[in-house]
Amino acid sequence: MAESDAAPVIRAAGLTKRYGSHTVVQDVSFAVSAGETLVLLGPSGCGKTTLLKMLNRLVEPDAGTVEINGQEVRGQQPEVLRRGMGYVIQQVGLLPHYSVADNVATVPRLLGHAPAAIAARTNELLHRLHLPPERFAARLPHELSGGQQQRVGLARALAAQPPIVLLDEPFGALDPVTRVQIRRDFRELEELRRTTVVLVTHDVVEAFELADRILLLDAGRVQQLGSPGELLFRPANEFVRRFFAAERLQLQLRTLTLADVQPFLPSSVPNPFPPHTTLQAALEQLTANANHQPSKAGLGIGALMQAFEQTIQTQQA
Ligand SMILES: Nc1ncnc2c1ncn2[C@@H]1O[C@H](COP(=O)(O)OP(=O)(O)OP(=O)(O)O)[C@@H](O)[C@H]1O
Repeated sequence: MAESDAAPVIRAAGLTKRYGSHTVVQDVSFAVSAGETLVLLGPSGCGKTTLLKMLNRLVEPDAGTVEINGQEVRGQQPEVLRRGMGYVIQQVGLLPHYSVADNVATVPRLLGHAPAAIAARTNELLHRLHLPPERFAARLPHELSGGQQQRVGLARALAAQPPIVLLDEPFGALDPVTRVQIRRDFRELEELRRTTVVLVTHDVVEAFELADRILLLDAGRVQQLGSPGELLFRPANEFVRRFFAAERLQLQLRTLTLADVQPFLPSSVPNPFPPHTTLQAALEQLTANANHQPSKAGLGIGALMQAFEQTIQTQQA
């Protein structure tokens, strides 16, 4: 998932878009490596969707370029370009008179894949997104809940195994519990580990959960581009610092791992967690254990929080 030395799959340079006298995206540049997830984050109206749509030519920039695998998109047929990129929009956009299976099969059919292969892939994806085909394949979109529709939208975007997927608030308009579940399913999808993903959200926790790197925008300009930890612990300016202020504690617990706090943990106490475990995950597990079988020995919540505080103090020093 990490950025590599290989040539980027997506390279945007100097992208600018104006509507009348309003510049909604201004001189934005970034690159996304193969298998990386870049999250476009920022307040409502800051230009995230406009930026995303410039990648698949739904919006044409006034200045700047987009290259996919080294080829400028301007020279490519928009329809052909888009078939190579999965795309999920906020409103899901399922075809209302097509069954779930037919919605998922849309792009593979356009690409001329064999019917048996399409059926197998559709079944596999529906299973993996917790929509058992025997119950859901024949349903129409209006016979699904909002969360189920969003899962179908995701399955449709992934059906032809595109190397790039663009997602615009794919979990928007869901209640918080469903949102968390869908996000978990999304993170666990094996194919997404190999896919280059650009995802738009205004939800900071979502961004931190899913991103390898975050591009934080305000009023069409890049405020900072970096890993979640970089934005949180080394904010480039006051806007970045303030943007995360309300959720700071939660984000810190999700970003720091056992390895980060290790120097401040009592060495005499057995620590059951692998080093890459986030503090959030460790605390959840310790809380669950404490409820079921209060233990006397081993790493406790108090020791972990103390190590966390000491780590934060050194980060801020
Ligand atoms: N077709 C258009 N014509 C005129 N103005 C537009 C058009 N599309 C977008 N805008 C304006 O551009 C700005 C950026 O819009 P955009 O949808 O990219 O923001 P966003 O960050 O995705 O917002 P949100 O999080 O609310 O979806 C907004 O002020 C919007 O009103």
